[in-house]
Amino acid sequence: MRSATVIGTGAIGTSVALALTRNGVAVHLQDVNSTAARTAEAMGAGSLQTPQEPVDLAVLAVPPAHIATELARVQRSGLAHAYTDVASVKAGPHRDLHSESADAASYVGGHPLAGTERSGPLAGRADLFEGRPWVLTPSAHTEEAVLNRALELVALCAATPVIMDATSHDRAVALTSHAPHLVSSLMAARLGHAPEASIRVSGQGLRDVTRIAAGNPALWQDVLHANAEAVAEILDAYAADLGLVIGALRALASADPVARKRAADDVERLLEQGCEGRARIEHKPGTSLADLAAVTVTIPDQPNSLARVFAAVGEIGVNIEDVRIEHSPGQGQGLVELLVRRTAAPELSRLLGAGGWSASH
Ligand SMILES: NC(=O)c1ccc[n+]([C@@H]2O[C@H](COP(=O)([O-])OP(=O)(O)OC[C@H]3O[C@@H](n4cnc5c(N)ncnc54)[C@H](O)[C@@H]3O)[C@@H](O)[C@H]2O)c1
Ligand SMILES: O=C(O)C(=O)C[C@]1(C(=O)O)C=C[C@@H](O)C=C1
Repeated sequence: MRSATVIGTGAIGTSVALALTRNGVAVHLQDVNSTAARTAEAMGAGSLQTPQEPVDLAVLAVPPAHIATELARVQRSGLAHAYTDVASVKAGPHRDLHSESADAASYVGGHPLAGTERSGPLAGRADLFEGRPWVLTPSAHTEEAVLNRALELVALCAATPVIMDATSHDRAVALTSHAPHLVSSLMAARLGHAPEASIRVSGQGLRDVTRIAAGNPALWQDVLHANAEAVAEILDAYAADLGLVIGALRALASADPVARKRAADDVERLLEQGCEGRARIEHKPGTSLADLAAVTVTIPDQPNSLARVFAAVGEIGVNIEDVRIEHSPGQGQGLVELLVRRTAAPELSRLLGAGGWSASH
């Protein structure tokens, strides 16, 4: 791919543009918000100049409800040879192609399963999609060359392509993305009127559970509107489990030992099912959470501490599969949780300890 235009230079569009630019593609940027477009340009994501000839690929990174209209508009102007998008829902935009008289042959739907709760170009990162699934939803009309061009985009962003039909995609992400967003929002909403004394004793667990609740409400409203039925189905099942666990928690205080035992079993089963479900989210091909163990290192709040601990792990020769940091500004020290292969954890912990770090696993 030699040239591309990204339409919508928010968090995702700017990330795509940065990844393509880094790979030597000449990227052109468009946004209805000129500040967003200028910011993306200043970040090195591409140029605001109109391309002189059709680009190889146009990537629409605007909210889902605008995809079909924007697609028809840019197709009419002959902007590109091939078109794709990154919207979080696929069946709606596919359906709207017809009413907007968009050309289905030169378009393939797309959705990278990577993102951020932040909006706008400043949240863009060239490495956002690395190692993440990127769904492509070719229709019966999509030309092979167009699908191939989108596959090239996925490869340049270092993501992993997954081909699905639009409806199966929407059903799948109802479970893996859209319902989780609402669950996070529901929990975060409990905090709105909570006493300050309770908020003050929040740790990393609450931050993990509520991070995505900070996402742009307008964008999520659009996404949920387009996938409402499938999300409602997941939440129906969730509500049934929730009812069960609430009943069990109340029964734990019951005077009846049989009811107490049954309730304890119900709670235990649910917690175990949670661990099993969580273990199914693979970190990278061939590595599930069950294969990983955490080594926790205390780091002082001093310049270069994180870099030094990473360098120490590198010298020991252990690969860090994932990392979590628990730290608040003003705290004298932080905790870094290094997720490494389970088999490597004891030795890593020992060697870090020998090197002067306070480490445990
Ligand atoms: N945020 C995520 O985590 C995430 C992840 C994967 C995919 N997506 C999808 O990516 C798309 C963009 O999301 P985002 O998070 O980057 O949002 P964002 O709010 O950061 O950016 C959207 C940008 O689109 C621009 N825009 C809106 N309408 C436009 C139009 N008609 N023409 C040109 N520009 C227009 C806005 O001005 C804004 O700059 C959405 O379809 C979303 O569903 C989001
Ligand atoms: O990591 C996040 O912030 C996200 O919410 C990203 C996330 C998700 O994983 O659910 C959200 C919506 C997108 O369509 C794709 C990815």
